[in-house]
Amino acid sequence: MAEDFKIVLEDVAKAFGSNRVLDGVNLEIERGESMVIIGQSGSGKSVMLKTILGLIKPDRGAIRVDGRDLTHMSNRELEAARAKFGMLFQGSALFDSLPIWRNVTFALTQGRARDTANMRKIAAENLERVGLGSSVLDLRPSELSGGMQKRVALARAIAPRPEIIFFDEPTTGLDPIRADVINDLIVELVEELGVTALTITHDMASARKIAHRVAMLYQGKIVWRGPRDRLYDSGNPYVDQFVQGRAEGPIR
Ligand SMILES: Nc1ncnc2c1ncn2[C@@H]1O[C@H](COP(=O)(O)OP(=O)(O)OP(=O)(O)O)[C@@H](O)[C@H]1O
Repeated sequence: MAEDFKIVLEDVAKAFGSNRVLDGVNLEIERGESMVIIGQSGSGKSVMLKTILGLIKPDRGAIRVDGRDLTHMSNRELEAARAKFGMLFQGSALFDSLPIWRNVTFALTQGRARDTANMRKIAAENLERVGLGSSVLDLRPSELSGGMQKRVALARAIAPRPEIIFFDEPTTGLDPIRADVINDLIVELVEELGVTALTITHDMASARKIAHRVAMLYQGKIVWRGPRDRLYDSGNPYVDQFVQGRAEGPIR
């Protein structure tokens, strides 16, 4: 039943000129599920994410969140639906002119300075959840390491308590140990906050750790989906070639 799913993509297509990037994508993500999308560079993972966020309008198909089709919503309805989404951007995208506590509470204050004492408290609580102490509250992002910046970005993504979080290459640019800290945090957040997570990654170690299920996008379609423990035993030649990083195979 469609009601059991948090997000459903049904025959979603998007072309840019003659470039048919999404060509009938079908995907269902369950409530509380962590789904990881893999695929080659340029295969349309970001475009898919942007269609769900309502930033790109698909040429056809339906995108249902909690059973409601985003592609037929007014701007106002879309705004309300977007309030369910949190996003961890590639490269963290923190505001360097603002102290950490204001970065973390940005979505709650819309960038305005208000209710300072309460916002600092909320920032401290969310930073604690990602393993950072309140000593960082008044620092600027540039004073933190890349791994710490990622954690701040995570704290910012969860501060409004979104129902769905999108992670765009969450471990890119981190060493394997720092990457694993972020993986652990994502697993913890999905479990403890009960969020539905959709992650794009090229990092197979990360996919194996954070995903309940993995889906592969190839030539505009989802060509395989399965539980993470089948990733290296999928029986699918596209997935095999991709996860083993082989130059030879059906993927050109
Ligand atoms: N706004 C746009 N206008 C025209 N073409 C676009 C636009 N956005 C994306 N594309 C094209 O869509 C294709 C898919 O791009 P996309 O960024 O989704 O790939 P990706 O799978 O996320 O790649 P990567 O793993 O490298 O981030 C590319 O050919 C890209 O040039």
